[in-house]
Amino acid sequence: MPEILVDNLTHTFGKGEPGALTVLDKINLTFESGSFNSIIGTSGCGKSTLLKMMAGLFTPSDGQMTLDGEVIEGTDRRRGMVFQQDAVFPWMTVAKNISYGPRLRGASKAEQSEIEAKWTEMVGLRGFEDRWPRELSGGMRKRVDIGRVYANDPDVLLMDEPFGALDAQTKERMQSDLLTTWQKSKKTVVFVTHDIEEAIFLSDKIIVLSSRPGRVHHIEEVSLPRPRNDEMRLTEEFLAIKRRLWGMLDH
Ligand SMILES: Nc1ncnc2c1ncn2[C@@H]1O[C@H](COP(=O)(O)OP(=O)(O)OP(=O)(O)O)[C@@H](O)[C@H]1O
Repeated sequence: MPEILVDNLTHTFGKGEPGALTVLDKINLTFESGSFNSIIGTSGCGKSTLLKMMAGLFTPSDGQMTLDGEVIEGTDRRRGMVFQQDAVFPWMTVAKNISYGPRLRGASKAEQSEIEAKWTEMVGLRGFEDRWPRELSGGMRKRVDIGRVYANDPDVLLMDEPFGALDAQTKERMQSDLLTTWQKSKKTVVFVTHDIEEAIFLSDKIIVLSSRPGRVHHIEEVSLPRPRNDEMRLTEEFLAIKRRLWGMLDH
């Protein structure tokens, strides 16, 4: 299982040009194997930029990131990404969306069926295998998205506000279900969110970035026991962490 190291990373968009913008400054972080990590911070502090660099969508202007000791360069299916807007193909059924990656890599029909069965079940879409995306709710499309990334069997799951567009109730349900799936597979997760409560509920570690340029302001180790349940959101321990983190963000 992989460990991600962010080593003295600085990023300046348009470096050396007029109007250059430094968004991340000397970031050093470790994301341990199989851990669930969140990144929070005010809008524009560079959360998505950091995540996209882990996905290999941008190259840092200084410093580097490594996955299991190898420098991250370009995209790779070992690092799967889920965005806020779902990336479900409207012309494919739920099952075919989920097995898209393996099919592209030449998986046999039997392997595809096995993957479709496993991941529709794991993300809570059993019985919906033959439905079209237009027939699904926003939460269900998100489930397809997550299943499709998992079906590629990545080592690292990078999630950029995946539940940001969902209503509060659906969001809480999706958080619990994501933890159940994660606990069965123990991928390393890096999750970007605006939502402090979401970060506490999900994470082992929360990184608070300060704004402009983004620097590591605080690292919160969340000691709430696992498995987590909704009642924990109301415990003194949970609320104490929430108060502490809330006080750190600029409002
Ligand atoms: N491709 C780009 N070129 C130039 N500037 C960019 C680019 N992408 C992002 N930025 C700028 O970098 C800064 C950080 O953006 P980023 O999306 O990483 O922030 P964020 O913390 O994820 O914000 P939010 O919470 O609002 O999504 C912003 O000022 C943004 O305008």
